[in-house]
Amino acid sequence: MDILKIEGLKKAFNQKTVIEELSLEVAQNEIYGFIGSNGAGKTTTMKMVLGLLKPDGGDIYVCGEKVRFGDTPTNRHVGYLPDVPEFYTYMNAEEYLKLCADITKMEKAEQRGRIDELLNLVGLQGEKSRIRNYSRGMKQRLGIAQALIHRPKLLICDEPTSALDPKGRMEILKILKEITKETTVIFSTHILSDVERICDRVGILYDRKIVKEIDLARESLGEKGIVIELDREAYGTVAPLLDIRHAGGSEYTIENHSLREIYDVLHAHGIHPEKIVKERKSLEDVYLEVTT
Ligand SMILES: Nc1ncnc2c1ncn2[C@@H]1O[C@H](COP(=O)(O)OP(=O)(O)OP(=O)(O)O)[C@@H](O)[C@H]1O
Repeated sequence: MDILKIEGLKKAFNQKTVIEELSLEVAQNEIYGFIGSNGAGKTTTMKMVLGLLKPDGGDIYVCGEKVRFGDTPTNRHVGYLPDVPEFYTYMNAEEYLKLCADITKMEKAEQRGRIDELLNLVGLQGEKSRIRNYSRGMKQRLGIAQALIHRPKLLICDEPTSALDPKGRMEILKILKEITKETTVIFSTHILSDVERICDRVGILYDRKIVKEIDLARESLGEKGIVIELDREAYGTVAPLLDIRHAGGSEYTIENHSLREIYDVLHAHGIHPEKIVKERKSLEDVYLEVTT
């Protein structure tokens, strides 16, 4: 069963359509990257999944149950991490998670074990300082622990790594990857390298709908061209014969020619490049192709 299913979603604000015919499915234990530029409608979509915004059309199902605006029993299956989570900053992590456990009406007997488990997961075990003294990365990790307190089947993260330095980002990505044994994750971002690092599938939101979905585990993104390192003289020789462009430094990219054709030209002119490799497309290349 799909943990999240969205069918033909529509949303407009003041007659401006932001989402139109958006459909996607996220299967159990997947990490789904939801990518799109600023203002593409990622947060709007997530708020509709959480039942916090009323769609103008379409249906959303979480664990097979229909999401209804303003009446949100489906949220018992969902954990949510906003881009900048808010806390009672005079508390420490343990006190804060205890408060969250109380709010979810977790049995006292279960609380101790669950809080320890989550503090370990997010690397905040034994951290006694007040949340107000936390770095952004620590706050984001505590945000994940808070979102997972009730063992949700689906974790929705809105740009969880956008405000973090590379180390903080890696820590969050590692945690997200780890929790997919128990939890399905959908996260929005415009940091495409984060998506490439941990996602199973990715959906590109553009022009109000998902314009491309990629199964990163199974599909190759394709080849971009052939990268070759040449000195200026060699470049001068091959430039009139091959479709070649400068890539930076002494590297050039050749498109529209097979490796065989390139070798023939190089051989005919006695050119022996230091490097010649097939270059794969990055997610950024594909993203730019489908959004411009
Ligand atoms: N309550 C609202 N009233 C009017 N317009 C809104 C409202 N909420 C969002 N919008 C508009 O809807 C569009 C999509 O916004 P949204 O915040 O969903 O984009 P996003 O993809 O999450 O962007 P970002 O990456 O910048 O967070 C934007 O043009 C935004 O201005």
